[in-house]
Amino acid sequence: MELMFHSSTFLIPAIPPDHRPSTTYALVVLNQHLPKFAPLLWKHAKLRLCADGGANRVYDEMPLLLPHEDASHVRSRHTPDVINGDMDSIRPEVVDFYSNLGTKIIDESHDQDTTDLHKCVKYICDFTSNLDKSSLCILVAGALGGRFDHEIGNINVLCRFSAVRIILLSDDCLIYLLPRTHYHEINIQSSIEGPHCGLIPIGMPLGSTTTTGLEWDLTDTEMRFGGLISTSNIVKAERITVQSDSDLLWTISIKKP
Ligand SMILES: Nc1ncnc2c1ncn2[C@@H]1O[C@H](COP(=O)(O)OP(=O)(O)OP(=O)(O)O)[C@@H](O)[C@H]1O
Ligand SMILES: Cc1ncc(C[n+]2csc(CCO)c2C)c(N)n1
Repeated sequence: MELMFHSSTFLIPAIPPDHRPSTTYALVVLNQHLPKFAPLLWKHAKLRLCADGGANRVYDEMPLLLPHEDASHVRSRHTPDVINGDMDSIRPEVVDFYSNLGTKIIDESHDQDTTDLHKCVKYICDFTSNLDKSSLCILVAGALGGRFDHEIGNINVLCRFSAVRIILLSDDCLIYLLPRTHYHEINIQSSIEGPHCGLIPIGMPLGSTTTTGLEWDLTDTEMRFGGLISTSNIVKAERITVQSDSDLLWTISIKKP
């Protein structure tokens, strides 16, 4: 089985040149308060999308996160490549503003069975060649800490696109899927994340999980909703390893600046 390596270097302001990851980041902004590090994610991303009302957030809140710069300059510097969704939340003046600056507007109001995040992830996958998909990582800003149906819908996108690296982010924590197809090594960026973490079985019971580097490590342990799941765990090492016979969610706290 292959090793899959994970590291939250996208939260580090200046990645040292010799540590520059080969990862290509795409950013999706959802319709929730922008996390404080949104300008940093924007800078790291090669492709930037807003899911419907997420465009209002970039328009309204990006200038608030960069208060020492001229607001209209901040707005025009942070122009999304694409706005995709069912367009029931974006304000008309925001559509006009970004379409005049060249943003591609995709109205998928005919589809009321998939979420705006799903539509954005599908767009990115269709846009990326199979070769590039291996280095693709989709960062999703504003995915957690709001309406519970939206949060679960966002987690479901991790499961529906389990072959794609997708990271859900809020100001407080991040979540991603550890597919059962790989061994996992998680490199902890201790200046910006941890120590609180969790490993959560999603969708199906887990026969066996084994970890290293946690205060409460698992050793061939069975986890299931309604039984044992690992919450309020603590990272104890810079390198965490996880091996499981089923898909797992990994979550870790993000430190306040
Ligand atoms: N409170 C929230 N918590 C978590 N994610 C959210 C929240 N609000 C919106 N989102 C995410 O942002 C995306 C775009 O939000 P938007 O409000 O435009 O969606 P929507 O489809 O109009 O939602 P609804 O009609 O159910 O209110 C959603 O698909 C969802 O992924
Ligand atoms: C069983 C079922 N439950 C809810 C919805 C509603 N829904 C799900 S995604 C979406 C689009 C949101 O932008 C909407 C309206 C549905 N279609 N099917």
